[in-house]
Amino acid sequence: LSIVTDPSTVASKSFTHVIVGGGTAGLTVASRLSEVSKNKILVIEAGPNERGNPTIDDPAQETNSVGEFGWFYNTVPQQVGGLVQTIYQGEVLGGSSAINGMQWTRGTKDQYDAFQALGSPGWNFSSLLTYMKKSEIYHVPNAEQRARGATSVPSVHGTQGQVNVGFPQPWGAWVSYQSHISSVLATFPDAQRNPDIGTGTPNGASVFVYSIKPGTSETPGGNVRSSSAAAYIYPFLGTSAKPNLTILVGHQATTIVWDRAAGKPGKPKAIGVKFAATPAANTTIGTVYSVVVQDEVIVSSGALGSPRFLELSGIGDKNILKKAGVPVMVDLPSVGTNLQDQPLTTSLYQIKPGQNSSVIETANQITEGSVAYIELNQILGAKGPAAGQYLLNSISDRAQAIVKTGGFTSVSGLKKVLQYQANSIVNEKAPVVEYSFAVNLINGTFAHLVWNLLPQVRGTIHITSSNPAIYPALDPKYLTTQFELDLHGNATKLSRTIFGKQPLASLWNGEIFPGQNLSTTATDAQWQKFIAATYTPVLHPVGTVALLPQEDGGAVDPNLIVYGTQNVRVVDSSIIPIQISAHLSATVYGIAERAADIIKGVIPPVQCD
Ligand SMILES: Cc1cc2nc3c(=O)[nH]c(=O)nc-3n(C[C@H](O)[C@H](O)[C@H](O)COP(=O)(O)OP(=O)(O)OC[C@H]3O[C@@H](n4cnc5c(N)ncnc54)[C@H](O)[C@@H]3O)c2cc1C
Repeated sequence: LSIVTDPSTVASKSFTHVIVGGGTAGLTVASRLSEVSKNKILVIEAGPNERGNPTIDDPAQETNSVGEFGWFYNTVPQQVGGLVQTIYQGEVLGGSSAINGMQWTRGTKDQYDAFQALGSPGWNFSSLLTYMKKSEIYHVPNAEQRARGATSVPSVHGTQGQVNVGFPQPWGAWVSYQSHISSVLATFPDAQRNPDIGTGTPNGASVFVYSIKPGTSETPGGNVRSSSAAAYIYPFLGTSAKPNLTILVGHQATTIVWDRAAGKPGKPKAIGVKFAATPAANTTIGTVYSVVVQDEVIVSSGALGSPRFLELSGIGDKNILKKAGVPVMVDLPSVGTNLQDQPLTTSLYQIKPGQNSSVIETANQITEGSVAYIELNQILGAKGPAAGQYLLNSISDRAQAIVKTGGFTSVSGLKKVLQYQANSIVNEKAPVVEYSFAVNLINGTFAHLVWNLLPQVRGTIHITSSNPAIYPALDPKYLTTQFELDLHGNATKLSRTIFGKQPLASLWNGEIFPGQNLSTTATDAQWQKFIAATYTPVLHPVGTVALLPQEDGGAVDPNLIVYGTQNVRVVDSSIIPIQISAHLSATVYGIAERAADIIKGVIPPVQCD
């Protein structure tokens, strides 16, 4: 296993598999494919290798890592609020798993079953749970952690995998986290304390478990982030393991090299990948190198990076490609559509001074510590059933409106998706709002991060130039339906109710935000105006190269092969067809583990032709 920075070490050489992006999914796939000795794998990663950098390893430094190692994807000015928003994504070995909040959660069973129900055999909760477990080294909470509120259902976790998952040790501020959970349950009387948010039923309130290696007597410094690099790559560095795996860092793959004539007629074959030193944003690229691909290209550049790379390589809507000056290889208009990120509003409260480390801690702190996953009727109360009926009854109108804006390519396909999603929300009680509670995210405060989990709109990301250094045009269309504004307005208002309930109420002594912006008698319209002016992205984009049948608006088949190509696969968060009620990394690892077994032939391919 080698990690190299000099392009000449790999240029013009031949590899069985070239993986574009050494992030969460890319390194998982790379590590697993390298278990087959006849494979010769190259990963091309745009960001640097930051092994041992405390900004990444120390969970307390999470917010710094985002600023230092992030792609900054700016949106077009958003229709709601008028602002340009920035969606950060990891640009470093390990990708977003190296800069994320480390919260380790899973969606509802029904949301994973959607993959199969919407036309992709083999992708369901049961099969994904097997692979989510395969990725984990789960540390069952010890007596001290249990005393501080940690609970778990060990049967839904794996212990033989690669990613360390556990509760912090040391672990401060647990009184605050438990108080938050109690106040959530006092606000929503039919919500439950959830013993483990990874069972397929995340509903209710719980403390977070994290992708960290908890501190032990051997690591007295405390908790260490377990990124995909730390989990799947670094343990093998400096050993004789995985001699067939090379990782080139600091280089951006620019395009696929194609052979139209090779192999199956009408389906171009990828025979190489071009790359260059990662350029500064919106400049130009320098010397371009290439490598030869024998078997396949695996695109794992993330939900914003993968559609961008595919379009630069000539896979996408022919009109968009022509306008950007990119020769069309495969006219596949679904690439870069179906984007779903979530909008977030933060409330802030001043912690009463003089508290000890069970309430507020400054060292070893992972700030977000407890979470609530709340259902539609719990947020909307008496207005819930009508809102549910609206979702179920407006499917055709909504599908047509979204397709008109370019957010999806097939009205009939989107109707199936929206039908599934509405049923999931109304009848299967999928959580629609997350409350994530943080201590000291901003010094001396409690922060409540409130977000809509399941967008009803679909956004877009498309290139505007053939220059790989130019960022694409990005439009997530946050909150552009009245349903979502109502939901988010109510959810944010209820954040204040939660903080007003005991025991949390006695731990703070001033509401900083919304504070004076909104009186206790503020109307729904005033709340909505407030969130429109203050929301920010959650940074959980999915769906831009969706796992769906092609005629229904999909871009990859059940083997994750891009439609119309012979040997280009996408493995990462972009294939998730519908947003889930969860943070994404645990799911992305499961997808990548399963994809690796498909590529290895352990799972027989689904016949698609
Ligand atoms: C700040 C932040 C906080 C988050 N918090 C949480 C959390 O607490 N819990 C959770 O579960 N999820 C969280 N997420 C989401 C989760 O981490 C991501 O959804 C997930 O890691 C995405 O995995 P991926 O493999 O799709 O993409 P990534 O992990 O982003 O990997 C893509 C990789 O491809 C590289 N790349 C892109 N284009 C190219 C190119 N052309 N050539 C070469 N390399 C390229 C990138 O540099 C990157 O390394 C967070 C995300 C962010 C950004």
